[in-house]
Amino acid sequence: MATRVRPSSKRCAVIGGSGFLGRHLVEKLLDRGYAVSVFDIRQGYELPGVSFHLGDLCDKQALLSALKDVSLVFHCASPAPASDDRGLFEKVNIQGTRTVIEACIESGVQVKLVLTSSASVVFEGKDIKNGSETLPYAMKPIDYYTETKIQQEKLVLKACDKEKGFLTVAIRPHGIFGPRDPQLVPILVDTARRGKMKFIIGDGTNLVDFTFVENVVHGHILAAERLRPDSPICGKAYHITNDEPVRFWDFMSEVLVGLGYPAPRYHLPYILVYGLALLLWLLAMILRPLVSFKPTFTPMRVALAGTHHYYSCDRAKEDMGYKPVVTLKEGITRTVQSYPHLRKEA
Ligand SMILES: NC(=O)C1=CN([C@@H]2O[C@H](COP(=O)(O)OP(=O)(O)OC[C@H]3O[C@@H](n4cnc5c(N)ncnc54)[C@H](OP(=O)(O)O)[C@@H]3O)[C@@H](O)[C@H]2O)C=CC1
Ligand SMILES: CC(C)=CCC[C@@H](C)[C@H]1CC[C@H]2C3=C(CC[C@]12C)[C@@]1(C)CCC(=O)C[C@@H]1CC3
Repeated sequence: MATRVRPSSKRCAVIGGSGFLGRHLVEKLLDRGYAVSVFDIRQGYELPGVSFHLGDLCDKQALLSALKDVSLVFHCASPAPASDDRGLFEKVNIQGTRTVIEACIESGVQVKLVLTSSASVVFEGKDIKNGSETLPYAMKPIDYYTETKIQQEKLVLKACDKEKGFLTVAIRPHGIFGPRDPQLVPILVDTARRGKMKFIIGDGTNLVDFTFVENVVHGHILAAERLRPDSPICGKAYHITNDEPVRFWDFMSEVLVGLGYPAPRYHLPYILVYGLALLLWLLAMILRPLVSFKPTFTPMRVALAGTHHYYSCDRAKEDMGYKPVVTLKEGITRTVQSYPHLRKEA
């Protein structure tokens, strides 16, 4: 591991730094000589060079104390998409992001804010092939999570003000995976263990982006270090992917087989599965006051599993010199090795 030097001029804050992406970002920032203040509602770990500030990002006073002496802020906090809680998404992703912007502006003369957005802000459940950042925001977002990620990105990009010395940029990753990911691999394995990973939705040829977490981190750090008043990236959004679109079902199969589970084999028509998922979702909503059940195959997951959704990262290559640092194959190998406890027992 590289030696960790911490000049005080390189202090930054990571809001959501206890989470999956946040922690990988913190580790890389430490390697690059930054001192890091993490702001989160929970403390996920301890590391030398990291100070933790616990609180809700909707609380400006709590944020202000974490942003003291900080001129670079990463905002990668969000409720988990699976929570499906409209009120919570609105509170954290919209009101909370307004508070983050106000706190950044109040905390210093020159502050840079790097937001973790999502490529899903343009996804409506229909095919996107090599989509660029010129695509319009989704008019009909697939869920509340995406709806509030759109509002959040708009707020952050609009707040960019070179005269006031407040510079912003949004990174749009897609399908992040890697060691310690709490959703993709664990949900996949849980579904396989319950015997529900036998079917391929659609013909299985749909291409998607899965992005290894270290590439996402690399995109964030490049953006932060290139964010200057004279740079073309101010106030813009950037797709960060592995630049290797893969068949959704090949990716899933490789992870499953790597962990000792059989790959899905039987095909089901997309429209049939989507219709069933929609029915189940409606039923779950209607019955919510009486019984609580969470269907595995939500309409959102079926749409993601059965359509093309991959994005061009040419803009990031041109404006920030972005290039993935870990290939998809290497990323899958490292991910599979990192989950010994999820392997199928012989
Ligand atoms: N994972 C993916 O595939 C993708 C993720 N993204 C975006 O990347 C970012 C990071 O995602 P990921 O690392 O997967 O998510 P995680 O849930 O692992 O991390 C988010 C962190 O933010 C914390 N948090 C939630 N609400 C608040 C709050 N009100 N105040 C302070 N902290 C809070 C969470 O705490 P707790 O765990 O207790 O809720 C968690 O520690 C998010 O913005 C997400 O939208 C974008 C594209 C794809
Ligand atoms: C069909 C099935 C049960 C697949 C299991 C894997 C899924 C849990 C993932 C496949 C694509 C993933 C994905 C996200 C979450 C996890 C998956 C649905 C996001 C919705 C996470 C947040 C984003 O911003 C976009 C992601 C797109 C891909």
